[in-house]
Amino acid sequence: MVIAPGNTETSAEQSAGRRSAAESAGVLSEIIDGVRDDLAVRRSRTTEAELSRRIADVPPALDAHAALTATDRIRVIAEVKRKSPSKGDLAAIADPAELAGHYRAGGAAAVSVLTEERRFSGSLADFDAVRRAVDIPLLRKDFMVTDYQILESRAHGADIVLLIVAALDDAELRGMLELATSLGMTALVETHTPEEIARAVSAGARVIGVNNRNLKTLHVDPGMFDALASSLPAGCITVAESGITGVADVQRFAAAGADAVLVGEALVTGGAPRAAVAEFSSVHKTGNR
Ligand SMILES: O=P(O)(O)OC[C@@H](O)[C@@H](O)c1c[nH]c2ccccc12
Repeated sequence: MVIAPGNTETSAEQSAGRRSAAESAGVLSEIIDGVRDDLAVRRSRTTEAELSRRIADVPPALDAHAALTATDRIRVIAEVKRKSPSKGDLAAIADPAELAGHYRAGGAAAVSVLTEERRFSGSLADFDAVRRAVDIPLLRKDFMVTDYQILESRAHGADIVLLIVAALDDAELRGMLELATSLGMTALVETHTPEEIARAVSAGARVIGVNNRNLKTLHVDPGMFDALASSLPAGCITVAESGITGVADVQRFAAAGADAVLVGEALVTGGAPRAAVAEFSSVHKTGNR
């Protein structure tokens, strides 16, 4: 068979494209490899049938939609975060429940608890401790790749789960979103590009986060939420995530139309989590998307 030069070039370009896509999947795919290994261990200990039995015994999920839209102020999702792949150790957090109590006292709409163990030093035990301590919506923050984790989240009393569009194909995204919704939970669907927003919307997302941090490279672009705000459909709840260092950032996201912000580092390293949550939660929603 004779291959026309044009075709050869195209296939070379395609394979280069595949290589660079695989390379740029970088940190995210490494984290997910570890998540899958840890998941296999938990699965061998607790069956899905057992999770379903536990789900029947936990109180129903709290209404996160209501919590995220309750006022004309920006709502804060305050995160329990010890460590991250981009920043290393952030804070020891000996008592996650106590920290969550400060967040609640400061007026947080919800608390996010990282449960990924290898890179973030989180755990489901942290999640359980926070669940026992606070009565506001809790987000289980992890890298969700199977339905098992959605069931597991509800069995531990989660009200919100994070679904990262970049980590899922369309069928997985839709299936996990539907499962979370059927269990009464809210899915926070995380995006980083206009294409991911379109995929989130077509999967049925109603709460959409824009992560200012690219999870493949860990680079933070504080302008990302603003740049993507016009792609976020009216009627969905919008969350600006990551890289918020102070109230000026919250004001900027509010002006760009965010309903809520998701903040970790600034709260765990700032020394005054309650006051910081209160300050951020006082910002008026000034934007109209
Ligand atoms: O610590 P920061 O920069 O305030 O970021 C918090 C939160 O947005 C970040 O932890 C995060 C957003 N999406 C994620 C997905 C997985 C792990 C972590 C995250």
